Amino acid sequence: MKVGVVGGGAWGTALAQVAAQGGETLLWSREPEVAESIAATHENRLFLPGVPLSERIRPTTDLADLAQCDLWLLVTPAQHMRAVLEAAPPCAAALVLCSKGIEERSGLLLHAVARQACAEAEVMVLSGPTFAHEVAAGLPTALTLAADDEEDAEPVRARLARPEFRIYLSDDVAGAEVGGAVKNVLAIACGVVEGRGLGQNARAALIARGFAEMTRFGLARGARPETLAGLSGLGDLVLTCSSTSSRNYSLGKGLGQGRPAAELMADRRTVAEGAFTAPVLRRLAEEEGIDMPIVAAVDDMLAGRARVDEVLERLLSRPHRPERA
Ligand SMILES: NC(=O)c1ccc[n+]([C@@H]2O[C@H](COP(=O)([O-])OP(=O)(O)OC[C@H]3O[C@@H](n4cnc5c(N)ncnc54)[C@H](O)[C@@H]3O)[C@@H](O)[C@H]2O)c1
Ligand SMILES: O=P(O)(O)OC[C@H](O)CO
Repeated sequence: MKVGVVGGGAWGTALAQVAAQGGETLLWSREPEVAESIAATHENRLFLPGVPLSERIRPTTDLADLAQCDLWLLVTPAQHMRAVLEAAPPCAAALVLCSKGIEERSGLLLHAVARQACAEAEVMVLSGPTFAHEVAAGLPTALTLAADDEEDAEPVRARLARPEFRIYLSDDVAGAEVGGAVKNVLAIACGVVEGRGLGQNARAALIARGFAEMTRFGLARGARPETLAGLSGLGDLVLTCSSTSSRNYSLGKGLGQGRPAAELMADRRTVAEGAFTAPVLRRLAEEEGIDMPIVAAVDDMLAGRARVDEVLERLLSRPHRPERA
């Protein structure tokens, strides 16, 4: 199976590094300087500096080159995935979505976007607690690969898995996707807690009550509870809510320190998906009557509609109710 990675950011580059252990791997990047840097020095100086890359990674900026590949790993930011697929040659038989988010204008999870753009392809989701720099360094990592039919996913698992890159199969595609999309928003909230100095108890409470929000939204999308409690849900939530290695957590930390969202967003070249998922997730939750107060609080802080202390007071003065609700 020849692998083509679509997106030369940190995660696409780390995945290309994994795939290259099994044979030549194409890496499409939007930025010519990424392809030039990899071709000249075997390093992605823009998005994954300091990591020596395999000589089996073949960089390109021409989407047409993907026609040579039978397995595509899609790693563009969520809001750009549809446009990239529409500009690409006819889709490979197997598409693996590795991005995390919800398309803002349609409100669709990415597997639904991919199925609209590539009606003939088998669409799978690869997700879990995976900081790119750790994967690229060969540190142990476990993640979920979900396909409607697990048998279709097995050859993909066999092609990508390594002892230190451990892939568990699932047939819960929506469940595997919801966790990654929602945890990015919750990580912003946890970053705010650190930035504002609210303490470790508050962070743990946000993780647990955030997981309740993720579960409510996931169940409404047909996700299974055990998927949400697994690597792609709770596992990724814990990772991303724990460290400034997360771009979403760092963004939240800046908000907690009182910096305006617009200034924080203008400063970055890398993507903090939670900032784009928060408004659409809040909209969907409100339309469907799903209670997601932490997500609404993050959305209000990002949009500049409420200050940190205002959302804190709002969350702490909510009516008391049973934990299970
Ligand atoms: N970095 C990680 O550790 C990690 C891990 C798992 C999943 N992800 C997910 O992978 C996806 C990509 O993140 P990343 O970390 O590789 O990116 P990145 O933040 O390192 O780089 C930004 C990427 O966005 C691309 N981009 C910007 N504007 C674009 C446009 N108009 N069209 C197409 N592409 C555009 C850039 O080319 C670059 O590849 C995100 O959904 C992210 O949540 C990231
Ligand atoms: O840096 P973040 O916040 O985009 O998180 C990266 C990965 O999604 C962690 O699994």
